[in-house]
Amino acid sequence: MARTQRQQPSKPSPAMEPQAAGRPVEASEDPPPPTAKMSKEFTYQDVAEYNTKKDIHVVIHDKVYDCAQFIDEHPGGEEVMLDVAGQDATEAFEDVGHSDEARETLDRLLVGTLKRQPGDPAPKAAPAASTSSASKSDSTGLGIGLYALLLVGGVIGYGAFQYLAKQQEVQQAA
Ligand code: HEM
Repeated sequence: MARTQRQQPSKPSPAMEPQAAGRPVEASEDPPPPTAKMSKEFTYQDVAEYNTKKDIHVVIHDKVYDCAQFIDEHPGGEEVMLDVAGQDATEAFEDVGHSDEARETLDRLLVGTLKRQPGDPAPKAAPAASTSSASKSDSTGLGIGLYALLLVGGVIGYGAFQYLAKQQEVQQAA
């Protein structure tokens, strides 16, 4: 007998449609994977189109964020965000030293990932953790090296002074 029609699991749920509406051109037939918003890929050119207050996307650490709903709430003001609208805002975002709370807000705004293409500009700032710890340990290493050098120099100087003093004593005694 005829099978009763079931809901197609591959059909996008209405909740996802607003996301799909803003999509540039391609891939309208790809069913969105269940894992979400996050899976959409943007090129730099795609992101660059979202450069107005009402339609603003930014790239931070190769992820794409839709800040249209957030820009009015941004404690740092809308100006700074408009400065990086449609661009890579990694450096601007990290330079401010945003809090963990700010990073949690980012999670809410995530709409996809950046698909880097040959010829695209390199990321403005390398992922925070690894570089900063590397440079930190570098500078610590230099600091310790400097102290060690001063210490060794001091010890040698003191030894030389003692030696000369002894020599003089011997000469005077003779
Ligand atoms: C979508 C990306 C962004 C989010 C979610 C965000 C979120 C926040 C939050 C929650 C704060 C309050 C302080 C804190 O918790 O750290 C803040 C402050 C600030 N943000 Fe952002 N921000 C974003 C992008 C940017 C960008 C691109 C800039 C560019 C320079 C910027 C500049 C600032 C400044 C200057 C403050 C300090 C405001 C003050 O303390 O007076 N933010 N941001």
